[in-house]
This record gives sequence, structure tokens and C-alpha cells, in this order.
Amino acid sequence: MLKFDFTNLFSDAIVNGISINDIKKYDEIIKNITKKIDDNKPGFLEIIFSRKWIDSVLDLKDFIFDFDNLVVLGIGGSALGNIALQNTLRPFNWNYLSKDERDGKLRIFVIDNVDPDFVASILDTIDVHKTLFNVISKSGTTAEAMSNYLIARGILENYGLNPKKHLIFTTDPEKGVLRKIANEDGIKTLEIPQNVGGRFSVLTPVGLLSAYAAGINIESLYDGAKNAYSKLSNPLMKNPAALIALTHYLYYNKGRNIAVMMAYSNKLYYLADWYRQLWAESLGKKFDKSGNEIKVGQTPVKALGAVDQHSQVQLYNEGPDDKIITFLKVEKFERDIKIPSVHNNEEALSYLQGNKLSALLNNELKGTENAILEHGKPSMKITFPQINELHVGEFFMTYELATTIAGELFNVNPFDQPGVELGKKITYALMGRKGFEEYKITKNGERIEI
Ligand SMILES: O=P(O)(O)OC[C@H]1O[C@](O)(CO)[C@@H](O)[C@@H]1O
Repeated sequence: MLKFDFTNLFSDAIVNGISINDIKKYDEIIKNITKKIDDNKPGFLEIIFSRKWIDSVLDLKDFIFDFDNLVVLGIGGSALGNIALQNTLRPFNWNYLSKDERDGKLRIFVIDNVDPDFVASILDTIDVHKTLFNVISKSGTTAEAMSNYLIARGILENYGLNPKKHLIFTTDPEKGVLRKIANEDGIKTLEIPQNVGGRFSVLTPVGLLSAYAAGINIESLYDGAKNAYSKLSNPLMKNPAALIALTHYLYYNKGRNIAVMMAYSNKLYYLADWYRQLWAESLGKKFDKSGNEIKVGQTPVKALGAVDQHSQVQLYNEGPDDKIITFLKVEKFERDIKIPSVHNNEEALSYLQGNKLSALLNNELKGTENAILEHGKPSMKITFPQINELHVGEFFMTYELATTIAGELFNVNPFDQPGVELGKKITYALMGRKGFEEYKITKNGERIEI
């Protein structure tokens, strides 16, 4: 299982810190919150106790492995989990390997933006005859996912290819235009459970299809998620999700309104990217559950060690006391490289020569962790014994639970995102979508033309 180390959150050295006694005062509150979550399991938790979602993907085995490429078209929660799974659990050169080297599994591309240079460069790379497009959208209305769907379908039709054979939609079981098109055109679909929102959907078919297509063991992901769940009813000091939520909440109340997740692993960096949406959209809210204006939210920031030691750590150490940092560490990397002894007479290089890169990276982590502490800033650490499905699944579920618990502490609804609507509506108006004319931007009473 993952190893959680909260020690450096409670040190006397921390400026305006919190103590274990401060934490223990929340024993009862946390017990009630976790019981409430367990008794009324949110959708993202409920799914791991059913085979339905895994089986719906495994059933597609014969269909999927005929292709060479899977291109995911989605954005936000309909893409970040796929990107995280691919980058943590497959080597970075995966898409460059031959089909044999990939053991017959698919290359995975995720088009999660509408930057034409980006979209075109991926479309240029793939042979459309050997490509399956997985359009993912819970709502089936998101402009970015829908425009990329239209482009993909246009290409298929230009090539004279049957869209039914090259498309699969992952969407709401009943609602939305994707469901409608699928019903009309006989396109294969996977369901996103209605009670699971985008940013909590990585362990639904949203994340499972591309993971399975790339040969990731999706059953182990679920086992890892269950390991995280098994600690939900633990006493507070042995309950990682509750401790993450509570310590971030308490430090937020002491002015630490930035939560940095600093991964000492290029692979785990993508988990920090996934976490950013989860923490930001779930907890950044104008109103509490009773409708009072509160404007809360902790800004999640991702960082990469050792790279950002040479970019961000100056600020973390000496800047304002507004951050709480989470380090992600890998104990045993899949590969390692020994630094050769090339310059035997160079004193300045001798400490490096003969050592392994993993040792250097993890000692850099230790160095930064201690420096951060000496500068009076709180940090915690999550250690992955190895990067595998079990630990990645546990990470996802731990943070989904932590976010839900934090929602209770902040007294906000972690499952909605009303604040993203206005921008979407203005975009619709600018793009000429019927019914959204009133959202067109005005300046001194005059419409801005596009
Ligand atoms: O899956 P959908 O409905 O296309 O939504 C994509 C993303 O858009 C949002 O609704 C708003 O950014 C996210 O919450 C969601 O993950």
C-alpha cells in the first residue's frame, strides 16, 4: 500500500502550525463525516463494488485489439484521468514502440484541447484506418469534445470509413447528443454512471477503456481503490484521506491557500495534474451548502522534482506562508541508471560517479523536504513502493475520498461546478449558438463582433 507521512505537518518549526492535539479535536467530526460517506456511498465509491464497469470494457476485447491507435477526444475529467493512467503506468516511449513491443496493445493519444496545431499534429501521426476514436463526454455537450468528434467523424467519412467501426462514445446512459447519435447511428457506447461527475470518473469506463487498450490491469486499479476505501473507517490518525482533508482545511484557515503537489517522478507528475482539477473544481466555491456566500478554495499547484527545485523552491522556502506541500516519492523505480565514473580525478564530480539516478533524485527530495521544514513550511509525503496499478488506484480513491471529506469540512458541495458555466455560455454566444444571444459580450452597450 501507499505510505503516508504526515510528520512534517505537525513540527514545532512550522510558522503558525497545527499540532496533533488540534487534529484530535476533530476526532468525532471526522468519524461522523466518514460514516456519512460510507453509509451513503457517493457514485465514485459505489462503482468499485460492482464488476459492471470493468466488464463493460472487457467485453469489447475483440473489437479494440483490431486497432493500432486509440484516440481519446474529451476534456477535463473526461481526459485527465486517461492522461494520468497512460503516463504513470506505461513507459513514456509507449507510442513509439512497435506493435510487437507493445504486445499487441494500442497506442494512446488524448486530444484534450482545440488548439489546431495540437489537434493537427496528432491527426497527422495516426493512420485513420487503424484508429479507434473514443469520444468521452458526460454531458455530451462540451464544445471542445464535440468539435473534435465532428472533426474525427468528418475524416472517417472522407476516407469512406464506416463511423460505426471506428467510433465509441463514453457518455451518460440516457442524456445528451452523443447518446442520441449513438442510438440513431448504431455506434458502440460505454456508460458513465449518472451519479459520477467528470473529475471523479477515472475508474469508470471514462478511464478504463484507454487503460485496458494500453494493457493496463484495470482490475488491479480497483483493488488499489478498495485498499484506499478500507481505511475510510479507521481512527483519524490512521486514516490518510481524512488526514489529508483535515490538515489542508486547517492550514487553509491559517492562510495557506495554496496546495502544492510536488512529484519526484515524471510519471507521478500526471497524477498531480489530475489532482489539480479534483481539488480546484470540487472545493473552489462561492456559496456554502446553505447558500451563504463564502468564496473558499485552496489553489492546487503541480510541481516536478528535481526540475522545480531550480524554478519554484526559492519561492516555497522564502516566500509567503501560504502553501502546504505534498511530496510524491517513488521507492523503487522500474528502471535505474548508474552514473559512470568518467572523470576519476575530478573532485567536484566524484560524489555523483558510481551512484544511481534514483538515489540522487530521492536525496534531492530529502534535501528539499528538510529545507522546506527548516524554513517553517508544512509538508507531507506519499511514497509509492513502486508505480503500479495497485498504488495508482489507491491514490485516485484516497484523493476522491479526501476531496469529499474536505467538502464536508468546508461545508460546500464538492460535486458541482456552477462557476464554469458562464464562460461556456459566452463562448456559445460568440460562436453563434442559438439561444445564447444574451451572453454575447458587450462593451459600452455595443456588441463586440467576432
Ligand atoms: O465530460 P464533459 O461533460 O464533456 O465535461 C468535461 C469537463 O467540463 C466540466 O464540466 C467543466 O470544466 C468539468 O467538470 C468536466 O470534467
